[in-house]
Amino acid sequence: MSKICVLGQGYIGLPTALLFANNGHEVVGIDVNKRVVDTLKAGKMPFEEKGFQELLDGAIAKNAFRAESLVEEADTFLVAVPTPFDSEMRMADLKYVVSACEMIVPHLKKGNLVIIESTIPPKTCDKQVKQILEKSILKMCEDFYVSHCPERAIPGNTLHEMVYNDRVIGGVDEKSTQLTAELYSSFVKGNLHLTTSTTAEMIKLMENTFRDVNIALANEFAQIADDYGIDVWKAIEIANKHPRVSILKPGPGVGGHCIAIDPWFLTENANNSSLIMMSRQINDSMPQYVLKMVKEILVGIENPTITVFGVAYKGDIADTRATPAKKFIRLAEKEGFKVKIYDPFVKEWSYPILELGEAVEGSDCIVVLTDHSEFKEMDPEKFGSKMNKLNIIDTRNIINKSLWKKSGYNIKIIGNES
Ligand SMILES: NC(=O)c1ccc[n+]([C@@H]2O[C@H](COP(=O)([O-])OP(=O)(O)OC[C@H]3O[C@@H](n4cnc5c(N)ncnc54)[C@H](O)[C@@H]3O)[C@@H](O)[C@H]2O)c1
Ligand SMILES: CC(=O)N[C@@H]1[C@@H](OP(=O)(O)OP(=O)(O)OC[C@H]2O[C@@H](n3ccc(=O)[nH]c3=O)[C@H](O)[C@@H]2O)O[C@H](CO)[C@@H](O)[C@@H]1O
Repeated sequence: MSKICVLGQGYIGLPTALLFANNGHEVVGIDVNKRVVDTLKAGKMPFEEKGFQELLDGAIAKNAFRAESLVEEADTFLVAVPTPFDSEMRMADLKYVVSACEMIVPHLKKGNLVIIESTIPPKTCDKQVKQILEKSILKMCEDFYVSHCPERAIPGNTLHEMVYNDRVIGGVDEKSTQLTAELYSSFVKGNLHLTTSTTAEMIKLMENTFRDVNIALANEFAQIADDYGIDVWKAIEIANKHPRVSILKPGPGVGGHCIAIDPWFLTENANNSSLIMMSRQINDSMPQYVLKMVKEILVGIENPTITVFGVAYKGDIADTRATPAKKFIRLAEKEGFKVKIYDPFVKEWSYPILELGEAVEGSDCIVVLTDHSEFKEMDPEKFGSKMNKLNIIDTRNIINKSLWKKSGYNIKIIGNES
């Protein structure tokens, strides 16, 4: 049984800590946010996702997990703190990783392993992490070991993916890689792919950039299809029957904590990254495109009210980080539209979230921004004659069109001008 201190008890650090605790390790979950620590000390999860509470209950029952505010001595330190995007500099903001490493320094001992799970730009382990940890006077690769083990689990299915996904493990030297692989094999059922820390840093960023660039391509196809008056969804469906084609889905833009951010970590120090930057630009411009669709449908209506269906960055979760809905709402308000919001998952946000009936009352157009399952089978008869005008714009192509048509709605789907 080894002792692991996990710094950062958020969406990634906490389930990771609990998986280690449930699989034979003594784990201390460290967070600088007192509310997080107090909630965990009370045996509750600070946020919800499928299976998390049961995992916490199991770890507490085994006496294998406790939450604390201060770092303490351990065999392994695992860093899972935020790595936000510095939009002014267009580069990764590593201040939390730096402060977490600085918090480890006074407790670092010979033989310790430090794992960075946070998403970081290439060379961070080799350079910045080394520089900070060596303030302890110990030497990396001689006295202590460092690796990058990027997290690739998808929000909404985190636990399953943490256990069953393949894992990339990149040490600053072979011993670091081996020690990290041994540790993760205590709960990971996927394959472990062993490499260097810099390659692991690059792999994580390549994966999310791949997705971003391909979503941008789908968004561009949608706009071209609108120009030609064809249905891009049908076209994508048929194109994807080709054995080597797999086009993603258009939408209102890319949100979340990773895909809209990580490509910038790859470009921050690159000489040529024009494709990646162009893709970011295309995805970031989708809220404007949706607003253009709204303006077209509402032409002639004075002081219109619109109802946004869904502000979570994607379906069936409550996460609103970097959601494209925010930019869309700001732009719509600037245009003079009154905006009301309904989201069955998000309870609190920077804008008020209303009950369904209140949100559609007096509205001239519903704009579906998130692919929540509830919207798929929603029957507009549910809110009867509360709407002022019967318009709906679906940026996810998820509504049951025949139901809305039957109720007399004018329907517009992104990438389907017909
Ligand atoms: N959420 C995801 O889906 C996901 C998936 C893959 C990778 N990642 C990456 O994992 C990292 C963590 O992301 P997250 O979503 O878990 O973040 P989060 O914001 O949910 O949680 C981070 C936690 O770290 C705490 N913290 C900040 N500084 C600290 C310090 N010095 N010591 C201890 N705690 C500290 C914060 O209070 C917070 O509770 C990021 O680099 C992110 O890019 C996230
Ligand atoms: C490579 C990869 O898979 N990485 C995943 C990703 O998780 P995520 O939840 O951020 O990813 P998505 O589900 O792709 O959503 C992002 C946004 O893109 C929109 N979208 C999506 C598909 C599409 O066809 N058309 C779209 O418009 C969607 O609505 C949403 O706004 O990053 C995590 C952290 O690094 C990873 O751990 C995790 O493996």
